[in-house]
Amino acid sequence: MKSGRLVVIVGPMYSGKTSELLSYVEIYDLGKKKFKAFKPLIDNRYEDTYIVSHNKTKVNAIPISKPEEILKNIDGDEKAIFIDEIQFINENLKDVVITLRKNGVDVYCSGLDLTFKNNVFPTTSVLMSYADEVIKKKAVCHECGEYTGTISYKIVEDEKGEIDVGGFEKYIAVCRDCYTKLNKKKEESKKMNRLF
Ligand SMILES: Nc1ncnc2c1ncn2[C@@H]1O[C@H](COP(=O)(O)OP(=O)(O)OP(=O)(O)O)[C@@H](O)[C@H]1O
Ligand SMILES: Cc1cn([C@H]2C[C@H](O)[C@@H](CO)O2)c(=O)[nH]c1=O
Ligand SMILES: [Zn+2]
Repeated sequence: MKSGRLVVIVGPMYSGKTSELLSYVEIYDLGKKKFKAFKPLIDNRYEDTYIVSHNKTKVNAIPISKPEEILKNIDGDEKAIFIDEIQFINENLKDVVITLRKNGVDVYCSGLDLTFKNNVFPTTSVLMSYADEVIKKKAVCHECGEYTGTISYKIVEDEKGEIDVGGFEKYIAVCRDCYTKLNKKKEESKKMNRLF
């Protein structure tokens, strides 16, 4: 059997990862080829049973909490599988995706490559390594306006850790230089707060 293809779409928030994923959905849809879409249960920003982009295009998606649920929810005759927000799914996703690809299914995944603390999201890293194609998207930097935004910056101060669902109220996308500048400013204001 001919192998499927694994395409992984990565980048910071607002870089158009979901929009790019949905543009591939449209290709299978127009070609009347069967597909299914999945998303992690944790991401409930918009609607539970849809993948929705920031510009509000959407497709029906099955919410999952474990990668194995993908295999349980397919019929076996799908030509493609789409998975959004892969950074929230555990690393066993790799085995599911590789099984699907071996069985001739094209798999399109999208997700964040880096946390706001500049650490990698392990599931995204692993899938990037196994991918046939990696598409790295950029956002417009919220600070300097250049089309060089490669990392997400958290604008609110809390102790919630690196998994924290949210949108414009919590995160912006920035370029490397602005990321360094904003973090330096944050550290300085913390130092000042400790002094007074
Ligand atoms: N700073 C920005 N740079 C680029 N696009 C932005 C920005 N802020 C808002 N947008 C809008 O967001 C759209 C992309 O949304 P999309 O949901 O596809 O991004 P995403 O990378 O999947 O984001 P997220 O990781 O937050 O889910 C763009 O088409 C644009 O209309
Ligand atoms: C940048 C970043 C985003 N997120 C969340 C915010 C959104 O709900 C989702 C990205 O679309 O990921 C995190 O949980 N941690 C992070 O470090
Ligand atoms: Zn910038």
